[in-house]
Amino acid sequence: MKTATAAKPQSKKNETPLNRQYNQIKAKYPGALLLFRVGDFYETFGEDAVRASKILGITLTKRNNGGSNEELAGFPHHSLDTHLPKLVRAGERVAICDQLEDPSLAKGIVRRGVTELVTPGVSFNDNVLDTRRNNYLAAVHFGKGSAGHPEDEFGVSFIDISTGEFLASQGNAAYVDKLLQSFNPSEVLYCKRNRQEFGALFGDKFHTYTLEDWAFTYDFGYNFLKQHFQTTSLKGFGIEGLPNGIIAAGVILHYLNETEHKDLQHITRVTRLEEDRYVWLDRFTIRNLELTAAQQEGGVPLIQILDQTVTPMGARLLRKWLSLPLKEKALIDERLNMVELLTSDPELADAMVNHLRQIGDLERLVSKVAVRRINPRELLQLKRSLQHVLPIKELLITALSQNESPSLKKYADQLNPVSFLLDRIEAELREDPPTLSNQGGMIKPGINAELDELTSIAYSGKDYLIQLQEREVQRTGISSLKVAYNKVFGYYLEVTHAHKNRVPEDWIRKQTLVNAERYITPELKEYEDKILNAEEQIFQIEARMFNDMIVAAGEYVGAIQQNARVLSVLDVLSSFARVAVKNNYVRPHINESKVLDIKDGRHAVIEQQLPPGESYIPNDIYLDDQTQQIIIITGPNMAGKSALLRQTALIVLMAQSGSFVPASSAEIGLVDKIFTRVGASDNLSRGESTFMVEMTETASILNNLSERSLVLMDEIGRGTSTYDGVSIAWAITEYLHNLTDCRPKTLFATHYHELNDLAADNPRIRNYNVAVKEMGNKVIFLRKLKEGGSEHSFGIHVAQMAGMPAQVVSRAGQILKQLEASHGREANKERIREAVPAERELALRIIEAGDPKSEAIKEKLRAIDVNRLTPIEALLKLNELLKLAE
Ligand SMILES: Nc1ncnc2c1ncn2[C@@H]1O[C@H](COP(=O)(O)OP(=O)(O)OP(=O)(O)O)[C@@H](O)[C@H]1O
Repeated sequence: MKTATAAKPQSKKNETPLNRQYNQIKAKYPGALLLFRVGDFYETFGEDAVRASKILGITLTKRNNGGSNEELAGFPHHSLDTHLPKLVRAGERVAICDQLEDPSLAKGIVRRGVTELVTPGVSFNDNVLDTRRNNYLAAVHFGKGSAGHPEDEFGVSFIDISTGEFLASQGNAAYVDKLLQSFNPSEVLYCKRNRQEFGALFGDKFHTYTLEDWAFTYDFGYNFLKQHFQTTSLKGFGIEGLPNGIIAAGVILHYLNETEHKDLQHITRVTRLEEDRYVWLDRFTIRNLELTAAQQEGGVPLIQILDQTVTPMGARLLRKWLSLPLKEKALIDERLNMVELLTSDPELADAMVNHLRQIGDLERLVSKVAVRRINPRELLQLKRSLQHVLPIKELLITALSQNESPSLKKYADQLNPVSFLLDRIEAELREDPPTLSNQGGMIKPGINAELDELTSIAYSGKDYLIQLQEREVQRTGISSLKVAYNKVFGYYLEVTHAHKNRVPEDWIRKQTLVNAERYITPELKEYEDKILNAEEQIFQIEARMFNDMIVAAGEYVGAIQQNARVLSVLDVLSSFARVAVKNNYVRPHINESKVLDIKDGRHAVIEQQLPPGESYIPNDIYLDDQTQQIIIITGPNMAGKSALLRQTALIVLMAQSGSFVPASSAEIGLVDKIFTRVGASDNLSRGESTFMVEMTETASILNNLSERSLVLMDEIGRGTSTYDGVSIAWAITEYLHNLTDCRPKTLFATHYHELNDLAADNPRIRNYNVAVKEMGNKVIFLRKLKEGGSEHSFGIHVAQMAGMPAQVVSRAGQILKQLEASHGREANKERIREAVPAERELALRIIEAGDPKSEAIKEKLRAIDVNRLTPIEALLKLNELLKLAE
């Protein structure tokens, strides 16, 4: 966790007015690195200077400041754009202190003030932002549980001020943790008093900033939000019932205000992030399935395979969709329908992507319009992006004439070509505007008569002077006469002494040189004023007109934001379509059943990574809640067990995100939670997990199951001794099978073939193995999933393949034989079977074959017609049976 430390104010001894001003400003922004504008430089002092010089690689000097040697480091103001991102990326909060008045007009010391506090989570700067990722600022509020929910409830809120997205939610610590993992904010705010808990619950990888208690109150947050949105309540946003979420969202707005980000007109709504709309993926699953980030350097996450988006906003949306797969069939189908339409109509898909390619980051451009930070070149870019909205709308409408798709209609309706605004920008803004708006060169000719006249004066001034010179040569007959310019007199006419008696009366003499005289005329002076003023006026008029254009564009912020949303959806969907065609995916069929039936499933990432010539071996997976709820997959190391588990989860996730899937067919009964656990030893090398953690996390799975859960257990139990491991794995599997209220679909990969015996007594547990072929004492991986258990784990073969000395391999073989003989499979089977669960033991004792009492009980039991029994009768019968048993 990085928390910036405050640099000490400069020494008070012999304080100059500039020192005093610096100290006052510095004190207002504790924890921030202050860039203090002095003339053409941004200066840093003291500890700030030490940090800045280290991060930026700029020279650290010392100056004598009232007796103490104080550090100093600075850079020219025009390098701000290159230096600022480096500071922010290093986790610094940077207060930019500018001169607030023209130094030449200042009386005494120039007024200065902080114009922006740039922090990792709050930036509009293109150099700080990564275009393909959102830059979220988050706030977490540690709330207390209520009567109905004794568990602590947390409020959480996210904002990306570069795009205008603002979200709020609340839930338990695991939920907030999951969101923090998925959204990966650049900065997290929380209350000072929760310092210890924050790290313990959410880890220390985030840049954080703590705020005082008082900001974390309901009334404060509620009122702040109401005031921002200019509403009387928050009901319209659907967050009224989220008191902790409101507190977190309020803290975010408060923080933006404190960091001088007051232009937030583009934050037009706060959206409730609904916990129950998305598939629950816990932190471990997100990491283990490598959806958006690889676990190891050089690894390939799923998103890298699926991301063929052509706009930055599409790339950001895809990241979100993969982290938040849907649970609602209608919404998933809406996405899949569109992907299907695009895969079946390549012409439409191509035309659409060609337009999308030209659109760029409309979402961030429109945010800049809203906060009036857009520069002329970006406004031109905005126009060029928006010019593609109408053609895309038309494409959708044409497609609609051949295909009655409600999604096509919805997207077509939502796209707004904003023609009025486009026409205006088209008419007024030049095609080659500069980046700065205060130096003219932005507005086309023919729009403003005054501007045109001034431009012609400024730029045709030279011609005019040449004409004037020629006219005066004609009038006076002095052929050597010339018009010239200097700073003292401005424009003047120069004549050599030889011709001075031919100078007309109306010329005014200004200066006598050794061999020439200089004159001015009223006409020349009048023109000079015009030329010199013209440029100044041009800058002013153009700046005003540019500003008017931004104000006009500001009226369309809502419409453009909506365009950006629709276009990013279309971008992701057409990316899904292209990937589906390229990688040979099929449309999954989503339904409300509890069946998962994947034919020829493949691992979307591994299949792309195989060396040339090798192809991925597809496998079928069938799971349901009636006949095959749990599959125990055995097979040697390296056989492909983990790959099979992960590919199943990836296929479900891709499908519920709206993507086609790598399989020949896939029927997917909606899944609402995916849990993954990988045995401790797999993680030990990364220093992340111990057996204890594995068990805690497995416990949390068992306590949070639902009837639509998909559970993947990879080598659970292997972090401890074999007997402990088998026993725990056995008990967990039995538990999953015997739950009374739900039957979570489970894939259990294990080396313990003892677990194969579970299938005998538990009807919904099935054994499969990933086939290998033994050739002599070598193993060939067939990677095919076959029904049935497996006899050995081939660990020794793998050791041999890995180049273990022959002596070790053969000795291991001998020991294995001995162990199998003494504690072998058959012996274990007996022992496990002997360990009958306590409840069953009792039941068996009551009903023992041959015992007359038991026979009588059986008789009574058989006579009961369960379908006709009322609850009271059942109780009476039970009482009767109990009496018999006693
Ligand atoms: N179906 C497949 N087709 C082609 N290659 C595969 C397939 N499944 C797995 N592989 C390859 O085999 C490697 C090992 O697979 P995986 O890690 O799934 O084995 P495992 O059985 O889980 O091994 P261990 O028990 O040692 O963890 C993978 O990295 C992949 O390259």
